[in-house]
Amino acid sequence: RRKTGVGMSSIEEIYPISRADLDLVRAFPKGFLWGAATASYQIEGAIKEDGRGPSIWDEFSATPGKVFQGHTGEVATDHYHRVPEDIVLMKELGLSAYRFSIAWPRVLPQGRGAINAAGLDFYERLVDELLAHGIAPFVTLYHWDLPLSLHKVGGWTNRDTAYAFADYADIVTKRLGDRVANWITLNEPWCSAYLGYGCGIHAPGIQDRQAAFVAGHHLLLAHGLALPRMRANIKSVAQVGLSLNFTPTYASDEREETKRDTELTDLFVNQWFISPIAHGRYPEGLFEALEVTPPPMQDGDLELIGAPIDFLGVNNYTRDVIRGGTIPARPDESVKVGPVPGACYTEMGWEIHPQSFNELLLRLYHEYGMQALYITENGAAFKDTWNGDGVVHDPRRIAYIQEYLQAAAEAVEQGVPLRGYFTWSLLDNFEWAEGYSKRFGIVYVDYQTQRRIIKDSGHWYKALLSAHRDAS
Ligand SMILES: OC[C@@H]1[C@@H](O)[C@H](O)[C@@H](O)c2[nH]c(CCc3ccccc3)c[n+]21
Repeated sequence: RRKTGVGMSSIEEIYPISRADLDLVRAFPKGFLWGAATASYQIEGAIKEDGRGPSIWDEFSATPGKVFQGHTGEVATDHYHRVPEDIVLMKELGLSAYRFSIAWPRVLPQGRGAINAAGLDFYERLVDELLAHGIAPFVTLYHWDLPLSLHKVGGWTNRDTAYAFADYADIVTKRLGDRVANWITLNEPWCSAYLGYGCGIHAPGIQDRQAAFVAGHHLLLAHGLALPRMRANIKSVAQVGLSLNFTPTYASDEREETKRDTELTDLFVNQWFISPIAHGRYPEGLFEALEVTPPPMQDGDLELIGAPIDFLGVNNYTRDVIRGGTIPARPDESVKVGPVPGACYTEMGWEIHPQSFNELLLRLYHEYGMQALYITENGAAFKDTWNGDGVVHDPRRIAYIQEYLQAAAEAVEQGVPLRGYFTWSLLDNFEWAEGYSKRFGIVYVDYQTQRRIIKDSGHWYKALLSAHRDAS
């Protein structure tokens, strides 16, 4: 469309959104938080700077064969040296909140003991800069970068690590509890436990199902031990939660064995962590289905773990369609079918299925009684290409977010207490075992120059957030 006048933005720049998008944002209440999410190891770089200690991901990504083409988080998006410009970018996008994680090894290089002042100072400056720009910090305390020294004495399979985490949470909330009102203890303990200790595709790369359940229990215990310590240091209006990943499971046919395998997979993928958090107990049949023995627990553990949280962070991207075998498949080896006729997939091979997102939100509200939910991660990787100027066309990411927000809007209309949405991710970044080969950002990163280029989805998101502000 033509320019609207000299020096003015074009209509398209102001409103690259549709009439349907305008109706979409009206479904979300006034005060609904719109954000983007990142994580320390995926964006910071500077892994040896200012006293940061090594993490299990430093060691794992440097181990040949573990990460795509040997990529590491050594530089990542160099965010450690680019905080002011990246916050200007968040402001430009109109974010009302920003979810990021604190690297435990920056604060406590040995995981416990001596505090690295430069590490805490970095996060204090980051928080103050966000607040100065009117952006609410959502701080994740643990997004997988465990201090290597704790791994050397068992990592999450060692119960002491849970106590070390509570001490770390105490230190951070003592310093930032007066300014940060939204805290997430753990990001996706399922991934830390199962991908790290069960199948070993993530750090520390251990393949031992029994260890995965012991680690899972200590991660939950870490959350439970940290809660009261954090509450003592933060303001009464502040809120604490954790982010869990969910992949809704669907039966591919009506056979009994398919229904059985689908239910067992749901136990393993979706109920393992939310059940102790919401109901103070592990889901019935979980350990038997995985052929593991219950992890060692002490009296009081499940009460600590099941203590009330102020919100649940929901990370969802896709669903799994399951086909049953004649004998029960162990749920970590259940048969996932694909491609589903007529379905669309992202670069991760994840089916785009907003309906399952809607059903997940309803389930978390009705079955687990969550009184407040934030979508702390949702987004998509597509083959984004940049032609060297200021433009990156990513129509499929816009469509993905539109469809998932539509599903979220329906959940809000159905009474789900959804308080905010963080798209994954603000920036293209280090995508764990996939390295830099997968781009999730609404902002493109040219890793040769570290230049940031707002993608079409970023311009669209900005217009959507602006329309929501106008409509509220
Ligand atoms: O893969 C995209 C993002 C990661 O970059 C985040 O660090 C992490 O929190 C995160 N979790 C998920 C979903 C969890 C999942 C694990 C395994 C298989 C499918 C989904 C997707 N993501």
